[in-house]
Amino acid sequence: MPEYALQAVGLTRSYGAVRAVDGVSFALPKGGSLGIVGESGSGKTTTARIVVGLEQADAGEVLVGGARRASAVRGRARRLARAREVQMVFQDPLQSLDPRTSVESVLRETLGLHFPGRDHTPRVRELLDQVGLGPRAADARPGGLSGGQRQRVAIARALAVEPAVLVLDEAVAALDVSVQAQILNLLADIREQTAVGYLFITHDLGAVRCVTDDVIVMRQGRVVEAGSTSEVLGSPRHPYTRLLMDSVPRPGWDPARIAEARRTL
Ligand SMILES: Nc1ncnc2c1ncn2[C@@H]1O[C@H](COP(=O)(O)OP(=O)(O)OP(=O)(O)O)[C@@H](O)[C@H]1O
Repeated sequence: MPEYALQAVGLTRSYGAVRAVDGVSFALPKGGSLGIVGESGSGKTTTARIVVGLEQADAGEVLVGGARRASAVRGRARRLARAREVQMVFQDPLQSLDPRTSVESVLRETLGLHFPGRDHTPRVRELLDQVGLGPRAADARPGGLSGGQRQRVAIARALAVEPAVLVLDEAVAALDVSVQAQILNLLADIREQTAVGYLFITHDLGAVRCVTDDVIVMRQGRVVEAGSTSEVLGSPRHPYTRLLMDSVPRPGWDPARIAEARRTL
């Protein structure tokens, strides 16, 4: 029996008549990396938000390390313990980082909250090092950093709490292609060094190829295909997966043919 960091079982969530997430199940092995791909509106973000606890499912459950993840908890200690289960990194870290707080203070604040009474200096250094930020970045404010550097800070802050799972929602989508590659390499390195597991949400099949072992493909709230990333992207079975792959622009690409395929799907 493989040990799972995270399991989703039959997650369902509707907004009015829209079934944003419709019976979604998946399992992320400890230290594994699972991609969720699909077009805009397929339910990826809603699934992520349910896993993190920012959204409540109408049905289904989320398990972390085999134990049911409570939808809401009372008390500071339990809230912090719950936060250590799953951390999230968003597309735009500027929205989650206080522009006036230095990088070092951001990390110290998080460490102080989760691990009070310790000397956090070595851990701050270690985290900066882990995300490839030199000691000079410690004094910088998020507003003075590049997009890639800010995303490194957001990753460091998430790692500071030593979560079982990092949920990365379009975490490289806003970055230039070369910076995307750096962050994807960084994520691969971090996974090798730590036991953290990734739930990697993206519309970008190239990114999924770089950082995931397994992938699920979502369409209209449902999982239409699931398997190892190399299998699913190497020989996609579902017409929708093939369509996603064909939709990636490349030489000889014909948008009219894609539009026609989409109509008949
Ligand atoms: N808070 C909300 N209120 C109403 N409808 C919502 C809400 N959140 C999501 N939806 C709807 O649920 C569906 C799935 O949205 P979701 O954001 O999960 O998809 P997505 O695959 O993450 O897309 P994107 O990449 O554009 O964020 C969409 O039809 C969306 O309009």
